[in-house]
Amino acid sequence: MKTVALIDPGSGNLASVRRALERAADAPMQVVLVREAAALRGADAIVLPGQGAFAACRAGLDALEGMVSALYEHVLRRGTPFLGVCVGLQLLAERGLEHGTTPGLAWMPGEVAAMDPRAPDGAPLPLPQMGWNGLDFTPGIHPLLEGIEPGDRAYFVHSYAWQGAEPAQLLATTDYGGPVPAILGRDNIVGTQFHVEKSGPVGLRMLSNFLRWSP
Ligand SMILES: NC(=O)CC[C@H](N)C(=O)O
Repeated sequence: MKTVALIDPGSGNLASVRRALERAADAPMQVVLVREAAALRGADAIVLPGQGAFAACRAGLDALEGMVSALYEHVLRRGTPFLGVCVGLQLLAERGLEHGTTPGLAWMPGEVAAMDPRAPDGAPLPLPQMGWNGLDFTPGIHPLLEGIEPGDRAYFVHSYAWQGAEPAQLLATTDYGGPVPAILGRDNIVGTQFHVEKSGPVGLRMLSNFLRWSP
């Protein structure tokens, strides 16, 4: 049976991510809530959720002793499939600029900065971007998107977004006053800016794709 380690950085939304993973699984699987670095050993996949402010999520992760280096060991060195959700994706940037500058894990180039979305007439669009929005991507670009069509919608809640992504790592965008990064990834690492666990059948399909992924 597959074991999925769901890291608890103390920011909430764990229960909904857990439920969605359990619903998405098409083979027997156990989701283990992880607060101890040693518990990553033996995980077939690792999920890092995050909600709220960048700095608070980073502090929550740092409060789990040895977790950042265990993530480095399992994800970057051993290649365990990894999914970051919302701030769990944002934390992979070099830094976050929400209420001051906070270092990220720097697994992919870029920083997480305040959005400034504008309508065509220059009027500001509301923040956070809150609600369903379509995904733009090249079909076949990534196994996470198998069975998903460009234009399928996911559920977003955010005021900050990734900037300066390496083009090859930007797997999908959404349009909110211009293209906004929606999915980034490289190698065995992928993350969604949107709440994949709240994105209905589209989100469940992505989660089951993730659980079947062997990068
Ligand atoms: N959805 C949230 O919890 C917000 C995430 C992050 N603070 C952002 O605004 O981008």
